[in-house]
Amino acid sequence: MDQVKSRGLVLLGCGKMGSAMLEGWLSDGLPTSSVWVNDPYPSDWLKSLDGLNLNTQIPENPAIVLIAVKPQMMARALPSLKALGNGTTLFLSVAAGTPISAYEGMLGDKTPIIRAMPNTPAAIGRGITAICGNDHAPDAHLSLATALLSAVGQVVRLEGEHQMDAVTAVSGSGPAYVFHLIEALAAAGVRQGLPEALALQLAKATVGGAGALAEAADEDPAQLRVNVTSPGGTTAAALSVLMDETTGFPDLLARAVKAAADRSKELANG
Ligand SMILES: NC(=O)c1ccc[n+]([C@@H]2O[C@H](COP(=O)([O-])OP(=O)(O)OC[C@H]3O[C@@H](n4cnc5c(N)ncnc54)[C@H](OP(=O)(O)O)[C@@H]3O)[C@@H](O)[C@H]2O)c1
Ligand code: PRO
Repeated sequence: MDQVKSRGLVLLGCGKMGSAMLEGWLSDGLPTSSVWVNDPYPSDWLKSLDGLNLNTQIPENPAIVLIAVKPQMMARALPSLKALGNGTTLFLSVAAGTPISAYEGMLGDKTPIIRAMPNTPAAIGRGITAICGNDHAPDAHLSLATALLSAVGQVVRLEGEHQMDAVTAVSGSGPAYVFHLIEALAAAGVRQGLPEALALQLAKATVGGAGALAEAADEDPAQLRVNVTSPGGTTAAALSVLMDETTGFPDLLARAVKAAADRSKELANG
């Protein structure tokens, strides 16, 4: 992390994901003066950060360039950084779909590149990021990326890039599924007569608490589910709907995750 502080971190694109990660790094102690953000329409939050290098000349040899533009913008955004390719600057891309070979093509095939898939709970240090690198990103680079990303949550190393579409579909997009679960649970509570604010409070605390318990407990999620389910009780009545083989969660989520993974593959093909 000393390297990042002294040589600098450049963010190419700083929308929802870039900002979530930057928020986590700043609250972990990274000084704004070590960060260069290149984004044509920076948010008010970015503009409010004292000492941040916003849309100014980037350093000659930054430790890391974080690529956080949409995959569709890549071909337009990346050529501006070509001079840093084939050097010691590590390119860390969080873009869905875009394969390592595409960066090698745009930046030079000796460029150290790590592909990462984070998620937005990074903003509160509770993200999870999966990473894999090319042959020019040796262990030192993987360690540097791991150190940086650990500041915003857990980090897992993948066996290879072939796992990235599935990871994107599970943990990259996953927070959106969970937020939708909260919305749907609250709406269902309202249909049962609860006021909206109370239903939302109950739904958020239930999902947050259950997620924390699932991470902290020694028992697996299946046993934790059983622990809630009194024989012949209310949970069993609900689970008979949710666990239905054809209309329940397992099939619905399998189809949703497949749709996301398929889209990730499509993005890889431009
Ligand atoms: N959001 C997530 O949960 C999540 C999770 C994992 C990975 N990702 C990946 O993260 C990347 C960004 O996603 P996002 O959701 O953060 O999208 P986003 O909010 O649209 O952020 C992208 C940012 O890049 C800016 N930009 C566009 N063209 C640029 C250029 N030429 N140079 C510099 N900046 C440019 C955009 O500005 P304008 O808005 O003005 O166009 C925007 O601020 C994507 O590749 C996505 O696959 C996102
Ligand atoms: N957000 C990005 C998308 O929706 C990638 C994972 C989460 O494409």
